[in-house]
Amino acid sequence: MITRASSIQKNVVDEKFLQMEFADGDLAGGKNLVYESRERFGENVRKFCEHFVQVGGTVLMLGRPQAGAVWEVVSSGRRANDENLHSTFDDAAPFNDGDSDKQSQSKRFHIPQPRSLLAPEDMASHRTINVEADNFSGNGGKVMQLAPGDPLSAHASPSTTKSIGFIWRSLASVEAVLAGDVDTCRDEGGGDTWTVHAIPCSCVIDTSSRGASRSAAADFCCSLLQVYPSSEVDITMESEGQVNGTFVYEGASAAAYEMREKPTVIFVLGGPGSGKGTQCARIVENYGFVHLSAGDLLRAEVASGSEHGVMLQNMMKEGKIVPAEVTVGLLQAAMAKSGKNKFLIDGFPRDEDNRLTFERVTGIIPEFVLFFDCPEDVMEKRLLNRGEGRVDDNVETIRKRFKVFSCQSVPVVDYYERLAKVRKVKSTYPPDMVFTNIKPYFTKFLEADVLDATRKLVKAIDNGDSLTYRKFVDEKLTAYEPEAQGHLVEGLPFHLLWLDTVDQNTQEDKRVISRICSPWVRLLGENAAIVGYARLFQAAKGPVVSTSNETRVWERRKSEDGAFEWKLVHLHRTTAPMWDT
Ligand SMILES: Nc1ncnc2c1ncn2[C@@H]1O[C@H](COP(=O)(O)OP(=O)(O)OP(=O)(O)O)[C@@H](O)[C@H]1O
Ligand SMILES: Nc1ccn([C@H]2C[C@H](O)[C@@H](COP(=O)(O)O)O2)c(=O)n1
Repeated sequence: MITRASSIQKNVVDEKFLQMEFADGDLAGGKNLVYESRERFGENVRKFCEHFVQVGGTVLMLGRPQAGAVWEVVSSGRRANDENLHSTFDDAAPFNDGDSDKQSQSKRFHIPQPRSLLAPEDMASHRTINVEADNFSGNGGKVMQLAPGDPLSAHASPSTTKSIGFIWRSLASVEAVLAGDVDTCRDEGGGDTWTVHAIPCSCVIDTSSRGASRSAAADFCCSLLQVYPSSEVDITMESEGQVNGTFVYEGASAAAYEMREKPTVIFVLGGPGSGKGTQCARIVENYGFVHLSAGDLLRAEVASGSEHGVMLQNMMKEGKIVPAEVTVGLLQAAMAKSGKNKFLIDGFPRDEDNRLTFERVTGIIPEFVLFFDCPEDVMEKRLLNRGEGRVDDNVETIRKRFKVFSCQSVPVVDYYERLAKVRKVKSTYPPDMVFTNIKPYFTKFLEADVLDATRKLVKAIDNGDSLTYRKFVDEKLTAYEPEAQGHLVEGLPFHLLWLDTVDQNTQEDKRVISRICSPWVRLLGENAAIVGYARLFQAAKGPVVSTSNETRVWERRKSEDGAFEWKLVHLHRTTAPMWDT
């Protein structure tokens, strides 16, 4: 059943939403809800949790307690050892160390039936969460038992890293269990103490706000959604209203993954003429970022004859920083208009007010700040030679701009320095050399892109979507996969047959989704990469889960429109999915 959360708008969980969606006891009986949020929020979520529990739901919050919220822990969990791991599954434990038949058991097991995880009677007695103490400092190595009403902050250190450690490990445990990987499970579980698939929560709230913690949490949610059959997971939602209500059905993991797609922002700072715009153009070309120059946006605003135009023009002529609300408004509009999610914001934040306003309005924290270090005499010469006819490229204004930069912008750089977010590059060298020095900071985006391409490709395969599949795959793809019985397969027809077959069989019992587990990426220079992972197949028929290891070799090329794209050139797959047995 899919519950429509249509009233979810900006800052979702308002009174109206609670009344409309849940007053009818819709959620009684252990419906699952995954709630991810990037934003700080307080009262609304507290109310929501209370309500959710009243109607019989259970909630697991991911992330750290945020200021202003009373974090009532209404989560569920229980420790798992081999014994209850075994009982979690219908008839085949995913692994059993002493079992000679371990191999075959690890390859195929039934999806746990939700009721064996979440019996109604369990709900009442298990509204506590067991968290390995070493993820929260100061608990003397004991497992914490948090009861409903306990403020998490009373027990946990407010360190995101620590609490997120729990999520990371949980995620890895889920994957390890599903993949039948005993060793990883042991490692990730910190011995064989606990594992997450025994958490019978019906609601996951992720309050982690950014970066690795956020993607870890999103992955965690994906994993939970994979573990729980779709009928048990009704809604995912997200607090900012950008994603709004997302309905979770068999594509649960995809939905959770989508939610992770939040803008990545890199601030580009440096004195006037340090070469920000010049380097941004290269970064855009190579790494697919959208370049937003605060100065360009302001100049365009002036040129458009807007009501603030004269004021903006006068301030810029004086080298002054314009009111933050104006600049942030322009940036926000440009980000939304682009429809993209990776931005280089150039010449911003110019002062503390810029920084604070941006954070408050967008809730976005930059991935890092790229800072160009250049002496004033070099910058001055460059600006005087720029020849773009800017009103502020004259000696008098340039010097004022230098002053504003050192008095107002440098403190912002210092602020980010304290957060270890500044990536400093000397920009006195020729442009190509400066760019060479920038590249290492962007390697991780190449890795993310190729992984993203892999996920999209796998999704296309699951959906029998041959159009998307072809977009990602080279016509001369070579492959070793079990279906080819040890022969090297060349070209697409062999693979397209499987896609077409899936396409024709979209009846319920043929549905298959797969998830990439424990992926790794190895870049071979800038234009080639190997991606490896365990692929977890979940077939509705059965229901059955099986796994396979895949290695995909990708090449990065320029497409016709000049943008770089990743193309799959080789594939190796170990075992074929086994839902027919
Ligand atoms: N590494 C470099 N070596 C020599 N000249 C450069 C270098 N980088 C940029 N320039 C030149 O210096 C001038 C200023 O560069 P650019 O516009 O990129 O600076 P900016 O930091 O964006 O300036 P502003 O803050 O005023 O917008 C341009 O004419 C550009 O061609
Ligand atoms: N965050 C910003 C960015 C720019 N401005 C104004 C003041 C600058 O002197 C002018 C030109 O910017 P540049 O193209 O050199 O980045 O635009 C601002 O007030 N606030």
